[in-house]
Order: sequence, then structure tokens, then C-alpha cells
Amino acid sequence: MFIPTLERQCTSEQREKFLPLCYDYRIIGTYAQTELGHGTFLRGLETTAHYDPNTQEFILNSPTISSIKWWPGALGKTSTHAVVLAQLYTLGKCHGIHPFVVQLRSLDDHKPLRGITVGDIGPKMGFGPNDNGYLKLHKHRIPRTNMLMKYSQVSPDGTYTKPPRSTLTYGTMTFVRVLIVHGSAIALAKASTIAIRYSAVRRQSELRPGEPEPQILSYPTQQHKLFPLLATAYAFHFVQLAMMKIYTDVNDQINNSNFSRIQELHALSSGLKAFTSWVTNAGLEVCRMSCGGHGYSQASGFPRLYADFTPSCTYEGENTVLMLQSARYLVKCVRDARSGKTLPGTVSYLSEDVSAVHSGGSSGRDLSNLDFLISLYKQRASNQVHFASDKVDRGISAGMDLVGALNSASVHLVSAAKAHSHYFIAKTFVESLKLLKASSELQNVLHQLASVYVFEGIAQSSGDFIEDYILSGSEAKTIRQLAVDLLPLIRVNAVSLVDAFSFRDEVLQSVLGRYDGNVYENLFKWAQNSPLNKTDVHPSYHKYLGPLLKRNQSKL
Ligand SMILES: CCCCC/C=C\C/C=C\C/C=C\C/C=C\CCCC(=O)SCCNC(=O)CCNC(=O)[C@H](O)C(C)(C)COP(=O)(O)OP(=O)(O)OC[C@H]1O[C@@H](n2cnc3c(N)ncnc32)[C@H](O)[C@@H]1OP(=O)(O)O
Ligand SMILES: Cc1cc2nc3c(=O)[nH]c(=O)nc-3n(C[C@H](O)[C@H](O)[C@H](O)COP(=O)(O)OP(=O)(O)OC[C@H]3O[C@@H](n4cnc5c(N)ncnc54)[C@H](O)[C@@H]3O)c2cc1C
Repeated sequence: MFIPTLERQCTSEQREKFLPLCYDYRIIGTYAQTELGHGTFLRGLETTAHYDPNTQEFILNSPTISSIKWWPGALGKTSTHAVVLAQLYTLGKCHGIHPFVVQLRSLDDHKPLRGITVGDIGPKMGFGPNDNGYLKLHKHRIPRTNMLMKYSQVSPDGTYTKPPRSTLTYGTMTFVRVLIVHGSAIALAKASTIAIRYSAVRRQSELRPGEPEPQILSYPTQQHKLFPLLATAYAFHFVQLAMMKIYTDVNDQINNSNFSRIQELHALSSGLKAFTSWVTNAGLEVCRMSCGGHGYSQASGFPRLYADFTPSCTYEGENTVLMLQSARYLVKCVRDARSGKTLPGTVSYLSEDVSAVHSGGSSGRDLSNLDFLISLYKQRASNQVHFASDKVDRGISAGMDLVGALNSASVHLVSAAKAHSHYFIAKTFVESLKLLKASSELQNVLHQLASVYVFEGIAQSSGDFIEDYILSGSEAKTIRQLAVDLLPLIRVNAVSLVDAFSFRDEVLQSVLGRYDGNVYENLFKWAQNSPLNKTDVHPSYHKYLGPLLKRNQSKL
């Protein structure tokens, strides 16, 4: 995050000064924004940067215990520098959060500089090798030119020039949220690879006396756990490509001072980061549990994969908060649509009249047709967004202000943002396959994956579709069965579909997911290397167990 911030927020002179140092690993940096007391509410950050025109320096301070920077990756023991987000004060006025490059440690002996107290925040659930750290600043002075001044400036006499948009400071977070969508795709692909390969190797239970124990991958329940997640990993792969394309296009526009799509990008990246990381987080646990006891061993790779992935639901914007950000924009779009404005691409459906075409019961609608089902996802999203938006309007009519009305409708707003994200993902998956140049065999297999993703997505949220009369109960039941009917077809290619992710064993880090499937020998070998097995009799025997046993034996 240090480098992307410099690349996006530096003037050209500052780029020339700082970026070569980063690219050549002459300095190592972190992104120090979160504090002990604030991570979500950025306007509440307390670190201060007061400009001193006499020396043309900023004086940085952590004025309170809650203002101590807390969590930034590699801050504790590694980073020599940080981008510090602080409240800018100049000529007696506060101008809000701005980014500053601060050197933390000497480049000679790596000792912290004067006015800098840094350290590691202590053991965490995962990310063990990462020294997430704390930073306390005490009257630490930096040159004026260390404030990143691409968008806003402080001149030598202290005059402040404000940015074209205050939220441009938030740009790096948007970029990393887009990366996290990719991160979700990768994590779910890894978990699917481990679980499906192991399920092809593992044989368990005798269905009928005398019959060989079947591969657990043959059980419909095992397939129902794993194949929708496999399909989701493919869906997220195509979604992260689409998200990155939108990010790149909008970022190019921003670089040409065209800020017209910044809100749409913020809303989409927030919703997709939250949606994909929540789904992946839950999916990792399903994959682990589908591997039985060995899934719980460190050898499976799942404990580390989960512990390292799960903070994706929190960092870079806590997921609920990001869903609310996305929903706030959707509510704005409903208003704009009602006043006749044209809506941008990813939300244009909100101005269409998708009033519920009453479920047809036995109307013979083709419930296996993906284009038709995507139109139902659209209808569900539109209904949920309009419902939540109407709730906000009713709150205002009842005398609330906008903040109060948004807050009171927030549970529904989160549901609406989830439905919007889900529609975008399902639509993108289906549309991406249409554009894919692939053999008919491959198209057929990928169509099976898209189908099980779309069917299962409806099955798992069928309440949304039934409550709004988008589907009848019997139609929802039919779609649920369509998902189950697809499982044995996907079974044929399941191992190939995870091999296609082509994770090397060294990357997958899983005995259960080894490419050669030689699990049991390697589990036993792995166990031999356990530290506890260095000696046959563990030293602790002589201190605790031995005396205890001997004492009790003498009583016999
Ligand atoms: C090869 C593999 C590749 C894949 C990678 C693999 C793995 C994983 C991937 C990547 C992971 C990388 C690194 C992972 C490790 C660590 C990273 C974590 C680092 C961090 O964890 S780093 C700290 C992150 N910490 C946050 O994330 C703070 C969240 N908290 C906020 O962000 C704000 O606090 C907010 C938005 C909640 C409230 O903001 P606020 O107080 O100003 O209030 P408000 O809501 O009124 O917003 C006023 C107007 O600004 C607009 N607005 C807001 N944000 C905008 C944005 N970003 N862009 C454009 N517009 C934006 C609004 O839409 C509104 O607009 P309008 O007024 O028009 O409605
Ligand atoms: C592994 C890891 C790495 C990190 N790396 C960095 C880093 O490199 N740099 C950095 O600056 N930070 C980093 N962070 C910090 C991270 O960005 C914050 O933890 C994150 O932004 C969440 O903020 P918070 O901790 O204040 O949570 P809080 O906002 O306190 O969340 C607690 C609860 O409050 C709820 N809540 C908060 N606000 C609202 C609201 N407006 N409406 C409804 N509910 C609300 C949330 O939904 C959540 O349920 C990292 C964190 C972790 C875990």
C-alpha cells in the first residue's frame, strides 16, 4: 500500500525522489492510517500534522493513547518509512486527513528516529510473519515536501490549496479493495483445489456390504458442499477481471481530472470486496470441514489459509461498513433515476421498470435458462434497492434527517447492496463465458459451472425471490433440484477444473491437496517432522509425567 499511495498521490518531483528508493528496496514502507481508536471512521483519526512556516516543516504528533497508529503491516520491526495519514493543520485551521511520508528508522542502524516509538502489536490469529505494528509520534518534524501534494498543497508560507475531491486521498484503499476481490478468487480456488483433490483420494464408508469404500467425492452431499464453491471460484475469477478493468478505466479518467465515475467505482469496489471476501471466508470453512479430521491438521493448509484470509473481511474497510457505502450510492441512484437522470452502466438497471412479473407457477418459464435467471437476479436487486430506498424516504417523511433515515434502514441497505453485488457477479460470470474463445467441450463444462453458480445462488437466497413474487415456491424448488442434478455432471471434470488453477504444491502448501495425491505417506512423513517427535521420550516426561506416575504407582 506504501508504493501505490506514492504512485497515486505524489507530485512528479516527489515521485522522482521517493519511488526509485522503493523500487530498489533502499527503503521499505507501510501505510499507517488506522489508530487504536479509529479504523473505520477516517474523519475521526487523531494524529496531527501542524505546519511550521518558520522552518517549513510539519510537526507530527500522537496526541492521545487512542491516536497511536495500530495495525499497519510491517510497521513494527521492518519498515524504514510510512505514509502516515494525519489531520493537517496550517495557519490555525484544520483541513482534514492528508498523507505524509515519514521516515521511522535510521537507514544506517535501523534504530527508530527521535520522536518515533514503534513496535509490534503482538501475536494475532494469523499473518504470523507480518509485524503489524504501532507508531507513536512525539513532536516529530518532517520537511514540507514530505506531504504528498498531487491533489492538495501547502505552500512555504502555509497557504493551503484544497484537492478537486477530498476523497482522492482514499484512492489507495479503493485499489486494494479491487485487489482483495482477486485475493478472494485465489483463496477460494486454493481451498477448492485442496478439498476436491483430497475428496478424490479419500475413500470412506461401506455403502453396501462387500462393496469397496467409495471416494467421498462420489457422495452427493460432498459434491453439494464443494461444486458450488468451485463454481464461485471461477465466478470470482471473471469478476476480478471485470472489476480491475473498471478500476483501470476510471483511474485513467481521474488522472485526466474526470471524476464523474469515482462514486460508481467506490460503490462497486466496496460491494464486491465485501461480498467476495464474506463468501470466500465462509467457503474456506466448508472446504476444511469437508476434509474431516485431516482438514483440521496444519498439514492440510486450511488453518493458515483461513487465518490469513479471514481479515480480508475486516481490513481495507470492514465489510458491513463497505456494504453501507455501496448502498448509500444505490439510494442516491434511485433518487437520480426518479428525477430522470441517466445512471452509469453498473447501476443503470435501477432506472428500468423491473416490476415483479408475477411468478408464473407452472407458466412454463424456462428455469434452466441462464439469461432468464440473470433477469431474476436483476429484479431481486432492483426490488431490494428500491425497498431500502423507500424505507429511507419514509424515515425522512417521518421527520428524520438523512443520516438518521439511512441508519434506521441500514439492515435493509446491507441486504440491498449484497443483492446488487450478487447480480453483478452472476451477470458478469455468464457474460464472460459468452465472450470466451473456447472449444465447445470447454464451453459446455464452464456452462455447467455457471449454471450451478446461478441455480445455487437462487436456492441459497430463495426467500428473497419468493417474498417479492419473483419466483413461486415450486419454481424455487425446481431450481434447487436443477443445481443438484448438475452435480454428477460436474463430478466428471471436478479434478481437472481444480488442476486448471495450476497451483504448484509449494504454493498450495497442503499435504491433502498434493498434485500426486500421495496423501497418507506424506501425512505420516509430515508428522515425523513434528517438533514433539524429536525424541521418543519427551523431556517433559522427566519433569512432570514420570514423577506423577511413579508417585501413584508406589501407592498401588
Ligand atoms: C497475485 C495475487 C493478487 C491478489 C492479492 C492477494 C491477496 C489479498 C489481496 C490484497 C490484499 C493486500 C493487502 C492486504 C493486507 C493489508 C491491507 C489492509 C490495509 C488496511 O486496512 S488500510 C486501512 C483501511 N481502512 C479503511 O478502509 C477505512 C474505511 N473507512 C472509510 O473508507 C471511510 O471512513 C468511510 C468511507 C467509511 C466513511 O467516509 P467518511 O467519513 O468520509 O463519510 P461518508 O460516508 O460521508 O463519505 C463521504 C463521501 O466520500 C465518499 N467516499 C468514501 N470513500 C470513498 C472512496 N474510497 N472513493 C471515493 N469516494 C469515497 C462517500 O461515497 C461519500 O460520498 P457522497 O457524499 O457523495 O455520498
Ligand atoms: C490483518 C490486518 C491488517 C491490517 N493492515 C492495516 C494496514 O496496513 N494499514 C492500516 O492503516 N490499517 C490496517 N488494518 C486495520 C484495518 O484497516 C481496520 O481494522 C479496519 O478498517 C476496521 O476498522 P476497525 O478496526 O476500527 O473496526 P470497527 O469499525 O471498530 O468495526 C467494529 C464493528 O463496528 C461496526 N461499525 C463501524 N462503523 C459502523 C457504521 N458506520 N455503521 C455500522 N456499523 C459500523 C463494524 O461493522 C464492525 O462490526 C489491518 C487490520 C488487520 C486485521
